[in-house]
Amino acid sequence: MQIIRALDELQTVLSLGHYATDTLALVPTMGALHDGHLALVAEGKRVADRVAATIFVNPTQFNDPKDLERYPRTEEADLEKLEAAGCDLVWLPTPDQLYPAGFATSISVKGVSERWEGEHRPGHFDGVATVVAKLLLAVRPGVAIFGEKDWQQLAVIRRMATDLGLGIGILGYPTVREADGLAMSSRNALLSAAERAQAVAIPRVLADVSREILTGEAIAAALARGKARLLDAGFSEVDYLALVDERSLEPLESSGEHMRLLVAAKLGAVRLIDNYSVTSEQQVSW
Ligand SMILES: Nc1ncnc2c1ncn2[C@@H]1O[C@H](COP(=O)(O)OP(=O)(O)OP(=O)(O)O)[C@@H](O)[C@H]1O
Ligand SMILES: CC(C)(CO)[C@@H](O)C(=O)[O-]
Ligand code: BAL
Repeated sequence: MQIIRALDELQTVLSLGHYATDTLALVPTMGALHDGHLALVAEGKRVADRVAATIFVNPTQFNDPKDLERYPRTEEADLEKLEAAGCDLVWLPTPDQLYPAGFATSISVKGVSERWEGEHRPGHFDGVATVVAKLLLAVRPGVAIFGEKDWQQLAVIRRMATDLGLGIGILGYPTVREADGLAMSSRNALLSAAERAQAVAIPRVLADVSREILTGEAIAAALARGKARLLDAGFSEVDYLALVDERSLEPLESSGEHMRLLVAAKLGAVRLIDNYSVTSEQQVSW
């Protein structure tokens, strides 16, 4: 696996050898890698000849400086995991490579970015859209792969790539979960043992509220009960638990197609997000 830190080195490597002719899949990450990230790398190997990953804790998408400071960083272990997963190349840019002095551009995606995470983390999606555009333009893969765990982020990135005509396919990959249903997330490493046990309330509430909606219970009441259950389980705040149209991210007041539950809630200092497709085909294993 080639480990690259400098932008000019990246450009040289990409123009030589296999990279000049093979199809390339890119998996952008912020490091602290877990099996969810490695599943994206495996998907990259399935759909392309070569897989590249990036590790960059992007400061401009953190609205809360404490969140940025606490964000887990495990570079050595990350590189070992990527190599073992068969990743061909990893680029670890520095903030000044991506944002040199005088950098003054921001990509702001309207519509899908405005509610939910956009409302609770002001500026977050501008930071994400801008850095993802920069990473995609630097690497120029055929496809880039993102997790459905960050459902709204995936919608924002798809919109950005379409609107800017990047010509890079944006692929989503289903959420990888722990055996008890908790979505894998780098921030799970920040939970205490007690908080980790409480966190399982998120997938349980999502599965139960989904079932209630599918069996015709009133949506507002089902959401209110779900929120109360999260608070009872020990969450200090539920930023939102909402039923949305999974394409537009607009809230739904009645049942229909393309329904998805979105949730963000705080356990102590850790804020977790998850989402769940509301369809009768959804198989729950927890
Ligand atoms: N459990 C998961 N299953 C599938 N993809 C995932 C999962 N967790 C993260 N990803 C995806 O991995 C990519 C990199 O995400 P990131 O490095 O922010 O990790 P993370 O686990 O989402 O961390 P955090 O939620 O704490 O920011 C994103 O496309 C994200 O959606
Ligand atoms: C897409 C991303 C790598 C941009 O910094 C980040 O938001 C993430 O890891 O989900
Ligand atoms: N995985 C989403 C990136 C973030 O929380 O900033």
